[in-house]
Amino acid sequence: MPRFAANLSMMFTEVPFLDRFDAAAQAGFTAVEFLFPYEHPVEAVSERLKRNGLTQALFNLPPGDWNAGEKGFAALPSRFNDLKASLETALPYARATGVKRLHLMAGIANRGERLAIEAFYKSVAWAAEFFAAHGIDIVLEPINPRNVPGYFLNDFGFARDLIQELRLPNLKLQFDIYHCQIIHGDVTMGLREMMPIIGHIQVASIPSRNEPDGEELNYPFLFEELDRLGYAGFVGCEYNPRGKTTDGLAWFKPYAGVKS
Ligand SMILES: O=C(O)[C@@H](O)C(=O)CO
Ligand SMILES: [Mg+2]
Repeated sequence: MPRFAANLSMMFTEVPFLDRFDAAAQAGFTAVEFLFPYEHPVEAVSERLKRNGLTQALFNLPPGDWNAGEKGFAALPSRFNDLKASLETALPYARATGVKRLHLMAGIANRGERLAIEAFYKSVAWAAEFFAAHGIDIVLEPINPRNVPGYFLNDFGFARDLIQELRLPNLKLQFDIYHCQIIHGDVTMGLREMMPIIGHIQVASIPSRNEPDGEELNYPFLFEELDRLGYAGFVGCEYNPRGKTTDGLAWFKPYAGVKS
């Protein structure tokens, strides 16, 4: 049975960020993920996790100025020093939360440009080697161009090839089923093919990005498929609830309380 992680950047937004840990635990989640913890003191984040007996499944490395439209800078040749600094910023949060995987964002850049590709390979290798020493995986997530126009990493095949080429044991794929369906379709075959390199999975309905309970994909089938494929990682619930978060958890009832 999949182990679900509540995404606290999108779920439980009825309450302030730190209170979402309590809300997720009360709803039966045993793990959480979120985009960025950096506005909050590291001690406060780890205290909420511990108080609620939650596992931190994932968070993202600093993306640069998110409100100004930055989405990371791993593929931006001129931002390598920022990339290196961002790893140091994330490290105390990683240590305090015990997280085992961090998402490195590529940034807005043209995948047709050689310099952007070279910068991405260099940044990915640097980040993976930096965190290998701490027993932490780096995960790369292809993102669909409708949600983030111009995002460098917008193709699952490109991400797979890079991961296989670099052959770094702690470099994995973040397979967001919502993005895969929008970019390529054929989600089940994608999961079967890429399972050996998948380090994290996320879900939402398509096209609304609401609860994973209908619309374009048959999630009960996909959740059983993850079991058939022996997936032992987390499934992040990265969706915008249609209404109150707890009102939309009928799909989650069979999985509530599954231990991390
Ligand atoms: O799918 C997404 O949007 C997220 O997983 C993310 O990390 C970047 O926004
Ligand atoms: Mg995602």
